[in-house]
Amino acid sequence: MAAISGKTAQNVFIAQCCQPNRKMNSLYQRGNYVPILRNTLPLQGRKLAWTGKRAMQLHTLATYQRDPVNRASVHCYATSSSSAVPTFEKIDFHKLQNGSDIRGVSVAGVEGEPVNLTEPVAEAIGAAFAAWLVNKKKEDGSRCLRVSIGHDSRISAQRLQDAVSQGLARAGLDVIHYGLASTPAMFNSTVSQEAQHFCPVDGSIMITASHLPYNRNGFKFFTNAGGLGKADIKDILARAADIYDKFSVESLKVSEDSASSTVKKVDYMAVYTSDLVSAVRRAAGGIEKPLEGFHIVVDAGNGAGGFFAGKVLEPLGAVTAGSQFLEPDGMFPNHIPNPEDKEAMKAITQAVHKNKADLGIIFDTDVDRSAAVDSGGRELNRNRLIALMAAIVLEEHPGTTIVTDSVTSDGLTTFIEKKLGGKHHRFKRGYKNVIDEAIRLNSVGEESHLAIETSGHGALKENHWLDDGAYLMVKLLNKLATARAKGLSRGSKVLTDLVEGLEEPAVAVELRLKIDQNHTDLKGGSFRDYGEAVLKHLENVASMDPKLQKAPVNYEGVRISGNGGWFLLRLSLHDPVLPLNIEAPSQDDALKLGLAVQAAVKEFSALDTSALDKFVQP
Ligand SMILES: O=P(O)(O)OC[C@H]1O[C@H](O)[C@H](O)[C@@H](O)[C@@H]1O
Repeated sequence: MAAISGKTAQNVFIAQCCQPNRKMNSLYQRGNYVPILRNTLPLQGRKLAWTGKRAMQLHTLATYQRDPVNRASVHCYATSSSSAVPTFEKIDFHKLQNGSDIRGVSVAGVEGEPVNLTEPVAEAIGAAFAAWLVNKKKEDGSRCLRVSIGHDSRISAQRLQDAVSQGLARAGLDVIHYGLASTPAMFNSTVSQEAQHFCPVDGSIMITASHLPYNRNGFKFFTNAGGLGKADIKDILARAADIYDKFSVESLKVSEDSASSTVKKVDYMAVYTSDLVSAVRRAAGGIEKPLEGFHIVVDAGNGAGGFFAGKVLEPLGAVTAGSQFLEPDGMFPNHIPNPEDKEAMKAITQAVHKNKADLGIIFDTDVDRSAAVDSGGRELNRNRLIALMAAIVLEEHPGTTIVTDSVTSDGLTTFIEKKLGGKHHRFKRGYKNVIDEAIRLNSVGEESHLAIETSGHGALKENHWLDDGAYLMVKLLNKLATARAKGLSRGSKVLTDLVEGLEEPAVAVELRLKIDQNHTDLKGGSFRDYGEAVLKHLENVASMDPKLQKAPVNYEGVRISGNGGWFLLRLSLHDPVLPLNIEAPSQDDALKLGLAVQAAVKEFSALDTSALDKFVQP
């Protein structure tokens, strides 16, 4: 691991000397919003990582706290696109929760999508996370807690970073900026022992909205125990709402004896990427350039994953010419950075063909999801990626349990259990759900080393259960490198061979049926209750059809086998939607399954079945 370089050390901006954060409890927690940045001038002899303008802005904000009326002008300084939004607009913080993430609209201009993730909201969230973290760590105030912040390529990233930092810093926590970073790198900083890079940090925040459009953004939070869960996010948003309310109604005053904090900037991606490089070298028996002779193209979709070509593959000796969309561009001008997206997969497949590459690698915006394409243009995503990862992990840990999401195929179960000798535990949708389930299984004595979703999220026990798209690709690179080291170099065939025998359906579709939340058929109830009623009814109807069999073990929704295939209708994790997955050996069989669902749900008038109706049309 590279020690902190002189350059990095210089590249640390100290906004204020760290003092104990014992004032924390008496600040936000008590409900008094008291600024704590008394003096934001950089230490002499240090190089400024932020511009003088920013330092000034921090300073201005501290002063500004005395005058709540002027506050908006300070909060809007870093924005070019949300300044039209009234700063203290009423915000429903509850609506910002998206499962175990926070997501909102941060850029104005899209019709019907008002901005609800403004800088003051982000600042309140930063302060709330600080309070949550202090409580979680049971700190007595004898040391400053440290929080790292990174972001993807979104156009609102910088101003949300500045705002959330304000919230943390004013709560007395030290803030470390990583700049453009990946979600897994942020989690990694909570477990890394790189003291010279201020690791391990106590908490970490990634500013991202994954593959969502340019106008959205959000936050993911980590501690060394992993990503925060739904209940934690609910707690943080409740605290944030409280803090935000006080922004506008309380008189704010500067407290000269308030605690202070530091804001630093380090190049943590250098640490994270050198870990990935070391992992491949180790797997290849210590060879410096184990990928020499391989041509691998990367498609980062203009998200944060461009580093993988220059900082991981090239040091390992691979040629990366023909890699595309590596430059961060938050307008995502080429395709959605999403390995589940057909256009995105088409783009990386074309790049593999055009460059006659051995392998193509594609990431989502914040690099917690990935997929690959072999030299023949075969997509290694969804069930195939799971099969491939299962094959690799089961070679290392024979018999282990592979935890997956609920929409995985029957063919995958057969492959894992009959061909690989492992156990397939098909659980629920949601990366956090599958990871938590794998951790739970281990805790009750069932060994599991891999938790992975068809979406391209995946985590390994050997990698701290870190949800890391880049690490999944490292496992594939290890396979290429070891094959080459043994003189078996055959391009990506070593990977393609591993998924040999995976049965695949001729038809695989996902149709998303929306629930109209304002429909009278809901009778004032929630869309979740309504969705549950639809599911219950479908289950009853299916149980009366001798040609349909209910899956013996199922953890979410209704999964039914029939016509040589299966369907699963379930509630979306986040939206008023019932996603319907159908897989079948022929179009005709898929239609029959679709018709069975259509007949069962037709009396639910608040359910928009148009996608299904279209699918089953003769
Ligand atoms: O339930 P859905 O709406 O299909 O969404 C499910 C997906 O939601 C998010 O994107 C999570 O990051 C994924 O892990 C999950 O698979």
